[in-house]
Amino acid sequence: MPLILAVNAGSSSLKSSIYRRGTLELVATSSASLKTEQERSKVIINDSPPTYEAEIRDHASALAHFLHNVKLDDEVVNVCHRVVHGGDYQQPIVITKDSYEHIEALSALAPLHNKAALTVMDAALKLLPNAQSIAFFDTTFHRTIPPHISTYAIDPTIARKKGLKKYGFHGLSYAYILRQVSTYLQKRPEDLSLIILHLGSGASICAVQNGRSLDTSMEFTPLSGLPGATRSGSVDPSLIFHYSSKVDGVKKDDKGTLGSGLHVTEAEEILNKQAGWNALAGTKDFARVTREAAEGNEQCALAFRLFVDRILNYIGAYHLKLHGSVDAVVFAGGIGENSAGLRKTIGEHIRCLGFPDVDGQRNERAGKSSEVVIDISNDTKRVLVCHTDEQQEMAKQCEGNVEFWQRD
Ligand SMILES: Nc1ncnc2c1ncn2[C@@H]1O[C@H](COP(=O)(O)OP(=O)(O)O)[C@@H](O)[C@H]1O
Ligand SMILES: CC(=O)OP(=O)(O)O
Ligand SMILES: [Mg+2]
Repeated sequence: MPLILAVNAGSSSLKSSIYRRGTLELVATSSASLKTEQERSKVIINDSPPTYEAEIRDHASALAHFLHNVKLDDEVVNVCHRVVHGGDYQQPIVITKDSYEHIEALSALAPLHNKAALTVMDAALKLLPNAQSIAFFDTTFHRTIPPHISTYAIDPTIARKKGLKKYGFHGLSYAYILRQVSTYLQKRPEDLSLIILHLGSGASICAVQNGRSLDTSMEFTPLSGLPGATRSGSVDPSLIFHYSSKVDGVKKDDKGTLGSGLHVTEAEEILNKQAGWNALAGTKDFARVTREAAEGNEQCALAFRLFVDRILNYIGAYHLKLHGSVDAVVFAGGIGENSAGLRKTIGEHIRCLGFPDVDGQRNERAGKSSEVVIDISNDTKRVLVCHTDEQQEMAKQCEGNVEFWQRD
């Protein structure tokens, strides 16, 4: 039976899974968390042997490492690539010279992601020359966001020309979670309204109304909304100018160059790569932020509380936009699935919206559970944890689309 390889280039990891086409049986899977240059990457392949460390420099070498270990190259017929920014692509698309160049042109709008995905595509084209590569976009799920939510209050002609609007990200994860929660609650997706928190190195929240994305916290690029490992999240737009000119006390000139000769695009880079937990607490690892916050580290406590505060901004707003009719708040992503402490804190805050108490024991056990969806509450308005799987979502969409079977 032919195999489907699905690759997810996240900002801090490369997750790769191989499925058997027809049954979608998982044949092999790997999660490589990509660390800084000094640290070695942690790799898990098939959970056994358990986590080990390997010399992996980047996303492309993580894929090469996985393929070298599993030795299934000859059987792979489709390679599904998660691409974070798909611009106005409404569907997954086979990688051709044209679509590759289009994704490349969108790189500036997802600086931590699209380029990495392209290097993984290059590696896949080289290592698996006979397989067909297909791009699946984070943005596609959010095409249902209505214009009054996706539009910025700026000149409409310029906005249209430059594509300045809310696109939304983490869409493959939201699509997977919606499907799983629908099965778990035995309700059709079109009858479900959810507030989903995808909290990882990049973090976002989505309001799902009747099975469709109504609003989400990441906007034009994955920089906006919640803070992340190295991302500031939303800031006052004027902060960029004041940040740079305050640094050295020099006023910005009229060429778009800021204070110390810092160009606006460099300021964007700083907010993407030198902000977030790493700037506040000196670590990109939210597990460490949580642990050290509990041990009394003030900067970590600040980062933790700040994250909770920003999350509450969105839950409150989305609860209102969904008219209080919310079947469940769902936690997912590396932090959402593993941080019982964060879930407990958020759980305490949302009780005033009619959500039940988070069950202490079920909450503690949820991260290690082999179930895909776990109820950590006890009521009709639920609090759930979902082990999200963007690779499986891509494989499922690939499986359901005969257009992608042409190379058999
Ligand atoms: N037990 C834990 N508590 C809090 N955060 C955790 C825990 N385990 C993993 N994480 C965090 O999950 C994040 C990675 O999430 P993930 O969704 O895999 O990332 P990516 O954005 O690369 O897809 C890291 O910041 C990591 O610290
Ligand atoms: C969109 C985004 O931030 O993705 P990730 O969390 O995988 O880095
Ligand atoms: Mg991710």
